[in-house]
Amino acid sequence: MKVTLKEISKQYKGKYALENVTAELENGVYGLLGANGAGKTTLINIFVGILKSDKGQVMINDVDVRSLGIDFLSHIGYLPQFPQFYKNFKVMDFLRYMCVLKDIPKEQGEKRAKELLDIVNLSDAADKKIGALSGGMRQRVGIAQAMLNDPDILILDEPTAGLDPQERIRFRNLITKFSDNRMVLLATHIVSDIEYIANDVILLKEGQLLKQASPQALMHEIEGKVWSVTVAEETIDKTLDNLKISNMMRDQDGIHLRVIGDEKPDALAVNVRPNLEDVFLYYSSEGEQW
Ligand SMILES: Nc1ncnc2c1ncn2[C@@H]1O[C@H](COP(=O)(O)OP(=O)(O)OP(=O)(O)O)[C@@H](O)[C@H]1O
Repeated sequence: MKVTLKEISKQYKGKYALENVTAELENGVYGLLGANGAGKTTLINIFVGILKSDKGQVMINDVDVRSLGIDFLSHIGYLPQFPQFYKNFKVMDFLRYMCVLKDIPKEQGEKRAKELLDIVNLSDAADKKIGALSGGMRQRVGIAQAMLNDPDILILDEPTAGLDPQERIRFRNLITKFSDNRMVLLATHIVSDIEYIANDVILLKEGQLLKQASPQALMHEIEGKVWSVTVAEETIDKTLDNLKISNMMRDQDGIHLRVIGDEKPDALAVNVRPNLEDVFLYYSSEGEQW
């Protein structure tokens, strides 16, 4: 499976939400990373056909999805950023209902729904009303419904919102297992959601594609630009001027800073190995400083 997002543009009130975005996706996990308002949801909505682009094409295996019509949807599993559920539905009944909408044969749907409830750790909640679930449990119902039709392409917009740390780990493992021979596109501004599982990161900034590369390649690109330095409590306000700080930690030796920048921030600063959060900060916050 190959998807090409080709020269996609979308404007709202004369302002670009996406400008000429081109990306190629094959099987594997893709992290769509960007700050709030970068254009992630707009790109996903265009991808799944909820929104029309002003310009550009979405192609599957070099065929424009517009010519595939509704057949295109059978390839897709989709979790929106703010899924709306019928609160009076019981969990299992909701999944049955989604099976009907997705045209999944009854027996097959029943089996798959039960399997997925087990996978997302909700078997015990099958007969609970969705309205009575916690936010994280609801999110897991959303993840399960996106996988019901065993899609070739799974698209998840901020899927870990509301999940606790243990659920996030389960979720990441689930995505890795699921991505064998499939494509997963996962939009997030939470770097740790994708740092260890994405084969490729698509970095959006203010509607433009900034980078598409593996996390390793992105981290490699900013080697020599991430610094560690410890400063005294008294000098911290002065030190923070004009620095981009990715982390601060205080202990008895002073304040340990992780600094992003092309220049060595202090005579005593030493280079440290970049992580994906440093990459995000390096590109997303260029020009913004403490
Ligand atoms: N329906 C709309 N009308 C007007 N402007 C919109 C609309 N939808 C999105 N925008 C604007 O388009 C830009 C991109 O928004 P989008 O929701 O795609 O970003 P995002 O990266 O998904 O952000 P977030 O992480 O906050 O969900 C933003 O400036 C947003 O304000």
